[in-house]
Amino acid sequence: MTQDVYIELKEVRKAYRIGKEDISIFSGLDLAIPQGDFVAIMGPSGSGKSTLLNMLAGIDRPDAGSVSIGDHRLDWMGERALSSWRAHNIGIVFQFYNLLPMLTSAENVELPLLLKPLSTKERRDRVGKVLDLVGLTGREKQYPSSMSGGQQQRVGIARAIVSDPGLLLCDEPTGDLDRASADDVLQMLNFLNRELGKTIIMVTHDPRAAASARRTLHLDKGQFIEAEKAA
Ligand SMILES: Nc1ncnc2c1ncn2[C@@H]1O[C@H](COP(=O)(O)OP(=O)(O)OP(=O)(O)O)[C@@H](O)[C@H]1O
Repeated sequence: MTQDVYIELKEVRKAYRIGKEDISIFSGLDLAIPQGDFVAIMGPSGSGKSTLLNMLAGIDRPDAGSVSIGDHRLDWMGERALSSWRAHNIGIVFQFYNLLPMLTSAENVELPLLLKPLSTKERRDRVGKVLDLVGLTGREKQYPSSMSGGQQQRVGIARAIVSDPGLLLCDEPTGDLDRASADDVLQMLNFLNRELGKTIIMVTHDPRAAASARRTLHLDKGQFIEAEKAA
């Protein structure tokens, strides 16, 4: 793992206006994560974990400070540049999978590729490859409603990696799963990190999920407290 900083937040400030009051979430948050890391982010409800993920995805913006990923300063980019950058560089895994119920598993995975200049055959090949990677070969034509939570999350992971992004943002990826399916998903994320070199940021309330990451950062009162663990 190279130690070059890949994700960097400097002096990030963020507040939400509720009625006439500004509620401060971050008032000078710093963060530096090298490429190839797998970081779990834990913290009490309302500590800003989702706000942080949204800023890393370029969905939300800081009020002040900088958010950099690779060579890109996200806080300097316009909406169009951001959405194109996001489509190439970020995969997002959601707690409740966010699959479209009227599409098959293969069609759900194919969705992000429709934005790219690829032939039907190229799209099918890529979808087949990632479904194979997550162990769902043979289930291409199944609809989400006929799949278990664990299988739906695997479809969610396949969709997140089909564009081959360098960074995966996972928001409670095991939050809706039983222990065995959760372990399965964590194993898969570890494989993506260790074998394919994906950088992973995972928000979780589950200490066992956090223990499967390389390290855990605790977010509390707008600041990080690190609990180092051996990689
Ligand atoms: N769009 C918004 N408008 C106003 N307040 C918001 C908005 N988004 C988040 N907040 C507030 O910001 C704070 C941080 O929210 P956030 O969702 O980032 O926390 P979290 O740590 O992810 O919480 P949880 O663990 O419950 O998901 C909360 O107090 C929340 O109510």
